Amino acid sequence: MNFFDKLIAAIERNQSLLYVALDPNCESLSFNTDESVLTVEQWQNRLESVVDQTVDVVCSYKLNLGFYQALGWQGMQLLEQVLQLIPSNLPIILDAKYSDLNSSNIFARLIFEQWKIDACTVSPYTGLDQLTPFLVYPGKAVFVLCTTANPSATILQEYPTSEQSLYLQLVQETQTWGTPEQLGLEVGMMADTLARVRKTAPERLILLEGDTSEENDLMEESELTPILAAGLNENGEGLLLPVPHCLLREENGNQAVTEFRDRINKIRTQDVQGSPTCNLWLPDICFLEHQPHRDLILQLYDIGCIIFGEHVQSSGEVFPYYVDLRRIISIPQVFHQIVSAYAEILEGLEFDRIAGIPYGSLPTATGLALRMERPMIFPRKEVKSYGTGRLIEGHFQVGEKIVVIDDILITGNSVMQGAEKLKSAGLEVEDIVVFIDHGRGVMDKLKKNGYQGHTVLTLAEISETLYQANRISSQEFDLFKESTEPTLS
Ligand SMILES: O=C(O)c1cc(=O)[nH]c(=O)n1[C@@H]1O[C@H](COP(=O)(O)O)[C@@H](O)[C@H]1O
Repeated sequence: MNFFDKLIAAIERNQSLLYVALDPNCESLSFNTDESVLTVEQWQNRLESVVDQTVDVVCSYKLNLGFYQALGWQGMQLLEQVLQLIPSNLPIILDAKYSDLNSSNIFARLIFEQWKIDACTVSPYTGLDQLTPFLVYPGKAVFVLCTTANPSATILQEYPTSEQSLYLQLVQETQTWGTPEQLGLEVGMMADTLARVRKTAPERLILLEGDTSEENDLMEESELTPILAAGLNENGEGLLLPVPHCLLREENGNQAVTEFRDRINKIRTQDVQGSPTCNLWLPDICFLEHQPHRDLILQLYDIGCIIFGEHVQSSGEVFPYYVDLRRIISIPQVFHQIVSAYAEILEGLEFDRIAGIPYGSLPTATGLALRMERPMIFPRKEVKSYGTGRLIEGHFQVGEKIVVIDDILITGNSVMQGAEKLKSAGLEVEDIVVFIDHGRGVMDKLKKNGYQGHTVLTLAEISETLYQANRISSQEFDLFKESTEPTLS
């Protein structure tokens, strides 16, 4: 099971957003000062008892590599033993803050393949190139270090100003580095910074981190409530909090952690019940009407595929926005998801070849042809007066059935012109698959012309999702609404 699904299942099963920092750290986990120098065997017993106390009340464990490294080669053995103590249905996060020009590849292989760790904290300063070795592992995740609460870090994190700070630019930049299932954010325990990160990235999972005393401060209502208000998403989720270590030193650690978990859940419930986006309540769990492509829609917006301002359309009309799906080719993670979404539709259709409408849909059609191992052709936009002078590029047999791929349907004219070219060469075209149906009755128009249209998304779904996620204002939402009303015949 991948990291994200394992985490969500554990959160639901144990009704908990808590993780335990499971480290051979004298300051946090030894019972008294006499025990401050424990042997590796004693540490193993101590960490095993922490797992036993918490296994049914937390959603994950976080291991800080530094504490294990500090014990030398025996520490590495301890780490491997501790990994075995954690049940396989609870995800493990390795806190390594890793990323290095030469060794990211081998480090990612060690932790994900050999140690079977589910997620790792990473440092963003070497850029996307050095995070890619972590991101290419299917089902694994990274948490990018954004902020810490160290006072001396403020001068860097909040450069040049606290409102337009470096860490917020980092949060924005990482929106295109990976999906919310693949990439979360690591944030220090400061309610104001946490709130800014949450506002900038409503869909991202946040790993809250602090030192032992900051963790213990969470026991105070006056610390806990603002942190939850700042870091939870609109569903009262999306935040992983550390178990304060003082609870693990209590005689009945399980009861102490359970009570703390219940306090958090009570605050979550109060916060979310006030939210108008929650449609249905069952005990402890809020079910939203989930838009299956929500994360993809938010990423499309974040990478600039939806632009506001007056734009002339191919039909000559002027809309107050433009949807530019051509950008997706430059962001492989998003492009990959888009091809998958088209493929889901194509899997239910019968066809001999895939045709893309130039130019915007040629990369997508190529991606689909490779993914589905089906041949591709395309109708030329303009016929060359030299060379072969072909109207259709690629090989085909007369009478074959073609599924046509396009990016967005507005009037439907460009896709139908492309389909007519294919038909004039003796091919059969019935199915047209697009990523966005602008609305306005264009699907009916296709039907009247003998085509069956299929779409991944409608513009109405996109605008609704962006509005719910606070990406667009109510005025921008209304602009979409007005221009998607049915007008075509
Ligand atoms: O030019 C457009 O009308 C247009 C507007 C827009 O917001 N996004 C967009 O991609 N387009 C282009 O318009 C084509 C579809 O327009 P119709 O032929 O009117 O359906 C798309 O394939 C794009 O080339």
